[in-house]
Amino acid sequence: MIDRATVTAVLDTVIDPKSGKGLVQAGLVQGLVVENGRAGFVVEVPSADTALYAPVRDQAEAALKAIEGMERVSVILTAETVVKPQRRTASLSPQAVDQNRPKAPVPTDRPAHVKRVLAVASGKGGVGKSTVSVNLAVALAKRGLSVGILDADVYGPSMPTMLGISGKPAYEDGQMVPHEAHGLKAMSVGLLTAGNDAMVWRGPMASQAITQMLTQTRWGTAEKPLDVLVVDLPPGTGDVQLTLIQKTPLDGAVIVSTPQEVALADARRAHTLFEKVGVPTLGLIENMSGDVFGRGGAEAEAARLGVAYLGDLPLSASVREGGDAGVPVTVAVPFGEAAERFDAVAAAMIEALSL
Ligand SMILES: Nc1ncnc2c1ncn2[C@@H]1O[C@H](COP(=O)(O)OP(=O)(O)OP(=O)(O)O)[C@@H](O)[C@H]1O
Repeated sequence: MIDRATVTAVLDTVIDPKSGKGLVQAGLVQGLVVENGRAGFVVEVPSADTALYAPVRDQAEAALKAIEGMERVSVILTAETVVKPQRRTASLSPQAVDQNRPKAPVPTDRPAHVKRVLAVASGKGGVGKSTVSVNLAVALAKRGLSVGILDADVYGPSMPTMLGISGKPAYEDGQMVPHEAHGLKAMSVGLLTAGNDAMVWRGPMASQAITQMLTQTRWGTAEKPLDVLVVDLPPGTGDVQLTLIQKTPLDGAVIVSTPQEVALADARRAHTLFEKVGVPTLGLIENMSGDVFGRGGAEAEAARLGVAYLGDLPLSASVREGGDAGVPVTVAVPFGEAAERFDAVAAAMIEALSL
């Protein structure tokens, strides 16, 4: 087993050309993940310095690969185009906090005229994250909020199908105009790419596309701001997700899991990822609860993690059919059981996000 201490010690043998310190000491190692013979982190530098740091990234990668038992290494070099929100800077390691980075009280990459940004995440694919995102967004809209939904799932953008939208977004005054469906303003990575292009995206490219959709879409106006933007993240807890959540100004996250133990272990990892970047996990939702996978696993897990349990959504044909037909179940069966469950989650989110 390779532990974190070994990895950070090795990274400190690689010298930051600017400060002359080791990379960890210099606070350049962000979001370090060490697990099962794999290690990855992000080095974020001012755009002007990317050429200077490209060889440093290569050195760091080579040094980590030389550790016995290391199977996969991923070091992502990103250009810092915006100043991070202060709360996230404060959640970094003491070394990172020590350095003289410029800090601003208001992050400049926050989408304009959007009050809150809520992420929906899962540690594992196929657990119903997109289904939950869409129906939660509808439930929030039914409670009178103006709601947007951003499909950031670069691996398999499903929002166009689930909401029944298609076609590239229009541009007006240099901004993308979101599609409107079922009372939601919607934007999907699937609308910006042709066919399966989205599948081959890598971290930095994906995060650039997401940042663009976040900040260059006309979600709201000064007169009519958007109350909440629901962001459907790509499933998993790898580099792509890490880069995205570091770049996206999130006010909170909801984690979706099935009752299976394996999915729950992944949910735990997702929670840890959000903890690392200082984004509060507002709750855990159990999806596809019922006979096949059992029931109640997520509730126990939420208690273990110390996060709110937001309830379960049973495995049901109407939920699946709604998704396939482009009419979410909360719209198709407005007073059904699923709609009721989502309404309860919406109420909890309104409270947690002080909306
Ligand atoms: N409670 C449910 N009952 C029945 N079917 C469901 C339920 N939740 C999701 N599904 C179905 O399961 C499939 C996967 O759901 P969805 O696309 O929402 O998952 P995901 O976690 O977003 O997947 P991905 O890994 O692609 O991001 C879809 O066909 C969806 O309709």
